[in-house]
Amino acid sequence: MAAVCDQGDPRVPAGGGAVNLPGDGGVISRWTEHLAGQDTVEIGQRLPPHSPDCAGCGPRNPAGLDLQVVRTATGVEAVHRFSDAQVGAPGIAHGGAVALAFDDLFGFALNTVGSLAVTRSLTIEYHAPFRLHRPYTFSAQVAQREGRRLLLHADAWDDAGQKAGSAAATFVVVDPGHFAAGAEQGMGRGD
Ligand SMILES: CCCCCCCC(=O)SCCNC(=O)CCNC(=O)[C@H](O)C(C)(C)COP(=O)(O)OP(=O)(O)OC[C@H]1O[C@@H](n2cnc3c(N)ncnc32)[C@H](O)[C@@H]1OP(=O)(O)O
Repeated sequence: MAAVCDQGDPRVPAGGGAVNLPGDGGVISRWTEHLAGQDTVEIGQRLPPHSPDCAGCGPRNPAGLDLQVVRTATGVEAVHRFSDAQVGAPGIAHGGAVALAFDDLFGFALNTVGSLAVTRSLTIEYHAPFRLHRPYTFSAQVAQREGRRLLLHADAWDDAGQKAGSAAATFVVVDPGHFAAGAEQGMGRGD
């Protein structure tokens, strides 16, 4: 397996705070500051949400998962219970909601390598139904870097230790300007 990414990707400005996209509420500049290691999160500590309104982790999004993610020695981890709002078949979380959890967790795994990147492909293996209201432990890490491509892997286990799902993704490193068009249209309410 190739080496995991080095810190300080050239696409992430060293002075992350200098990034200023009108209308983004400071979200992108906070990401870049964070990814540039200007507010280091220790192993075992919680990582800040991508934004207050993020569908995966934003505490202000009533339709979101409100994932709470901690840094681990090898990547990131979240314990999550799907709610009635994420139901698919009776009593079972919708597969799209499970994919959202994996994708968002991958977004947090970027913190371990210091690169701003977006999902290019995402593959989920559903090993068993994700039951509503039951705790699942999601764990993700960046496995490999090939040029601009980051290859990520994640697993999710139920509270009996059975694997319920796994995911693989390719993220592609981008510069902050990638988000400019969306920011102009307003990314959430900002703060
Ligand atoms: C801080 C982050 C928060 C994260 C929140 C959770 C994650 C998200 O929700 S991200 C949002 C969803 N994703 C998106 O919106 C992305 C939409 N897609 C895009 O914008 C573009 O396709 C983008 C930027 C990914 C790539 O476009 P572009 O810059 O033109 O790159 P492109 O030349 O096509 O490919 C770049 C590299 O990736 C490779 N690549 C492309 N697709 C794949 C693939 N499916 N598998 C493997 N490699 C691939 C290419 O071969 C190329 O490699 P190399 O540089 O070695 O030649």
